[in-house]
Amino acid sequence: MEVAVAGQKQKQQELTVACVSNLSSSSSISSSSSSSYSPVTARFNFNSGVAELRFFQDSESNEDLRIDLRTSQLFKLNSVESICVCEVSDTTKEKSYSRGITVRFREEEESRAFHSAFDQWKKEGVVQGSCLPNGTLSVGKSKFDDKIEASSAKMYFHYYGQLLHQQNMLQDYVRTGTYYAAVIENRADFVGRVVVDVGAGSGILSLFAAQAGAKHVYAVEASEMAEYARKLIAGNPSLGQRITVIKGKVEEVELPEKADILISEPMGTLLINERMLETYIIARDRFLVPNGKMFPTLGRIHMAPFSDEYLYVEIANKALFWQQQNYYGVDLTPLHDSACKAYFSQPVVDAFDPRVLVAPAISHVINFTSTKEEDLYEIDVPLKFTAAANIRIHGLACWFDVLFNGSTVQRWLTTAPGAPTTHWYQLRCVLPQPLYVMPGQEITGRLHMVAHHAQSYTIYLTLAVKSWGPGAEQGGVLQQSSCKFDLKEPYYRMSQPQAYPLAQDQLTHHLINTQDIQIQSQDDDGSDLMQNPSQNSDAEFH
Ligand SMILES: C[S@@+](CC[C@H](N)C(=O)[O-])C[C@H]1O[C@@H](n2cnc3c(N)ncnc32)[C@H](O)[C@@H]1O
Repeated sequence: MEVAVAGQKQKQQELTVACVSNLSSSSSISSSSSSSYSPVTARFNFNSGVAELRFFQDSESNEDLRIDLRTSQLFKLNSVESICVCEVSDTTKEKSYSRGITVRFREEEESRAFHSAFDQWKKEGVVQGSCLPNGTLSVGKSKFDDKIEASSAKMYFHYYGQLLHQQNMLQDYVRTGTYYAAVIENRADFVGRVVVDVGAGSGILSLFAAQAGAKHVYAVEASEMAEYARKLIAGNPSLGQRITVIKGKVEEVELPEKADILISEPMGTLLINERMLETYIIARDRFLVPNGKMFPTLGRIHMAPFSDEYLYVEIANKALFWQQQNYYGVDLTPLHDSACKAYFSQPVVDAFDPRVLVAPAISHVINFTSTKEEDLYEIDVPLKFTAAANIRIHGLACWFDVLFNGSTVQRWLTTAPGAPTTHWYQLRCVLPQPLYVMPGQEITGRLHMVAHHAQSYTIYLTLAVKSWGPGAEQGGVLQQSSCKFDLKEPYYRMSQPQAYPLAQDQLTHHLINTQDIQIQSQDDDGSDLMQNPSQNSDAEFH
């Protein structure tokens, strides 16, 4: 039975099913019996703007099952049985867990109708939240939900909801210490100001901002870590009274006032992994006053070709397993090429010796104060280097830094090779086909990074070497090598002993010193800030 209610939009839909039972308990709402048959009503409707599914027998009864369609999925077990997995909160609303509900149908047609209604209500159940109190969650489907797969988001916030992972970041003293210095040394930017901490995690940056004299800090955090942040902040009452923790996504929460300054740590591997920079930009557009400050202010991705025979052989050797022709009587070689491809598609995360770089780095600037969110969906960087040695190039090495453009002090947080190691390390894209270069030879190419729904990027890298020497004009491109990488699936190679010489030679210094980097900016706004990176005091700090 469908119940169309007044108004242009259908506000309610009712269907019947045979039986509904809770997987985690033996309770069921109804089942058919030989004596009396009483089917269960499944009602789809909006409750306070949220699409909801309610199962009941007697509409007046309280003994019903209510399901929030936003967090539910329906799977077909067979033609007359399905399972609905949904998230429920406990009575204190502090913890949420998954619940499975089995739904049985009398016939296949009933199942089909139910699935169709479920899908439609789930899709259309994205409604504008009405008159939201300040600092609470909006119920509408947000920009975040539109572009990020639910399963990815669930794992992501589960990860950040755990103290051990927050501790890992807090124990990166290069990171946390640089944030602390950047905030405290720039008190002038915080005193008496309203601050929003974008993705507050444990609340550490909110506490730093309060220490620097902020009038009020709104700490927005989507994961369960928000509860821990509340606890930490309550335990530091002199600062905590000026901090409000808001649990929810930056894209969805409403705040009572605009911020004078945003503070955030949205950087992932290669700066862009996790796609949290987009959240930071959205926070700017939603919460920041015009010309408000952002800490950090801009980020740069640095890139240089590298030569590392050991790394290349290590990766190539991983696929050797698949060259066995008699593995318990089975020939594995048909999968060798696929294995090779898979291993080379993993960007390598480790801390490498900067002497592996074979040309001065170039940079791509992302100015957080002016970049549009959409600019981060696809990042295209033309590459052009001049080889410094006669050597084999195995791929492209990348790292990043961010600038805190404070009114008093400009501070850089760098993840450069040779600088004190951070939990981001550096990243290298290894090409399956190395390229030979001579000193002075030009290396060109393209680094094309395309965002995907699992909060990361697909990376397409091409490097090419032109003919060189007498008669080069006729030669054109001599060698070219390309590869596709998934930034979400890196090879963490940190077990290698990292023995760096304390004194780097002149070449290395030239290759990685941020002051020498020729900015190949696609964002002109960044260049001014780049004029004086002399306050780059990571070295000072450690
Ligand atoms: C890299 S951690 C930084 C945590 C903390 N600010 C710090 O510096 O230690 C990023 C945090 O942002 C949160 N986060 C990511 N995306 C978010 C979003 N869209 N809305 C709210 N919080 C988000 C994550 O759950 C995580 O706790």
